[in-house]
Amino acid sequence: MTAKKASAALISVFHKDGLEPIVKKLNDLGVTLYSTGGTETFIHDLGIDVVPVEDVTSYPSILGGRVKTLHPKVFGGILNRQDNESDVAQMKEFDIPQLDIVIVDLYPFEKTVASGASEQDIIEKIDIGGISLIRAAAKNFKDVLCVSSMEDYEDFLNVISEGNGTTTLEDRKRFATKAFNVSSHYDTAIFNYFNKEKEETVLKISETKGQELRYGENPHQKGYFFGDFEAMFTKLHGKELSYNNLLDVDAAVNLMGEFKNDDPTFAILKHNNACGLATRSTIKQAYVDALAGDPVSAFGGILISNVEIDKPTAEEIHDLFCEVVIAPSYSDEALDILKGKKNRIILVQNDIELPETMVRTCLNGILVQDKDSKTDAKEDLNPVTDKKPTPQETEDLLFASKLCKHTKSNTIVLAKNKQLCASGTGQTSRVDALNQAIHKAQSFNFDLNGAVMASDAFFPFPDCVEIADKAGIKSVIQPGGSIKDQLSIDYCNENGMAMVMTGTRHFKH
Ligand SMILES: NC(=O)c1ncn([C@@H]2O[C@H](COP(=O)(O)O)[C@@H](O)[C@H]2O)c1NC=O
Repeated sequence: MTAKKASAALISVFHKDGLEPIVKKLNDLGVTLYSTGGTETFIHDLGIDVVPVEDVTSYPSILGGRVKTLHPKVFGGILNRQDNESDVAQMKEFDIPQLDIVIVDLYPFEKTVASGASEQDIIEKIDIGGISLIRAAAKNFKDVLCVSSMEDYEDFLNVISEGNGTTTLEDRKRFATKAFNVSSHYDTAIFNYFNKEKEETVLKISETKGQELRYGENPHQKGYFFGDFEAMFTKLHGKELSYNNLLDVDAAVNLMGEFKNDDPTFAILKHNNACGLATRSTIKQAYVDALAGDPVSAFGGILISNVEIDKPTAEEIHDLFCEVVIAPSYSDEALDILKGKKNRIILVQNDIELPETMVRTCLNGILVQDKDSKTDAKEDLNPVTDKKPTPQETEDLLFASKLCKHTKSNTIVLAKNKQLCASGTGQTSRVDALNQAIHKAQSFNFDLNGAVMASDAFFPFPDCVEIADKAGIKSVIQPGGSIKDQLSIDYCNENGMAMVMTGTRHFKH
């Protein structure tokens, strides 16, 4: 028989909110309630009969609550197999009460860590009894229903109400699955707290919020996102985000993070790379000049601003077909305009920290690395040529370098007056990247005279500076570090070019 009428429940929860309707329902259904300290007081104060767990164990809660439910009579009541004769006999022999429902809400370990509590407080928030109750009840799902978190109170209330006190095997197994999700996530959090210094070279990731996407990178691939999108963004409008949208949003947010404290800056991205970027005194002008970088690629792009989007900017954007718009805020009029296209996704980016590590699959495993958090600044620039960049060129070099860091390697970025002229992206040779950038800039009528060039990695030969020179580019930023650096420096000196080295490579594969 798979459906079971519940006759007794053990309730031991940290968060009491939301518990009242459950307790009342179980009481109405004639279920005997057993409970621990604070939970027992809570139930008692509701005027509902409850048996203290101490009456079962004949022990008080000891060691400051470290041991209260950890007792054979409690675990026997949960783990016994009701269809096993020997178990049934032992239940009688040792006078163990049958427990059909176990409701636990664990000590809030993760919240305690996040609050910056002391190590001692954190250790005390490692739940032992509760996690054991959860594991035991979930293991014995054939006979017991386990509610393992306050987040499942409502689901449980529906189940028990609809079944009029009876639970089905299907429900019990479903709740057991939730329970092992809770227990494994809890243990992962504890392990990661202990392994802060990475003494153990192992990787434990536990994401409890997941979402199936319409499909993966292409319609024939399945796709999922595991993470807390709502914590990062408030979605104001538009269709569901796709796998590719999410990757583009990630690229956009990481790029714009470089310009967080700068003048109004607008970026347009396609396939994870920027095809337009400009910093201006108004966000409208920044958008217009970003779009000028490549109005063709901008079609269907991802748009991101580092300041509020106002009405004049929204009016400009509205003419463009774009997938996603991201900004810290929107004026009411701007929002009304942008909402004029049904599918356009409009996101408000919340001001939260992003993870400092990056994770991706590799071969039959996973690669993890620190994010490239180094932003080249004025003090990092080492002028290596006779000619030094002008102050305007220096600004442009730093602007181009920020973008270089967020563009697929090999890349060359050409910029002028804090506007992206063009970049070569994801090329197998640096020369190809430069030629692509020059060709593209010229096709959109950019005058490269006085433009600057940024390279994500060193020049192994002087060919790039020579090609750049012939296109009118007079200032270069690159990490340096090639054994043939001097050849590029010599070329610059002989041709009146300025070059600075940063010492930091910014590959992005
Ligand atoms: N020590 C034990 O035997 C034990 N049994 C249950 N707990 C936890 O105690 C909390 C409830 O305690 P109270 O009912 O006293 O407020 C729950 O979060 C539950 O997970 C325990 N506490 C920690 O391990």
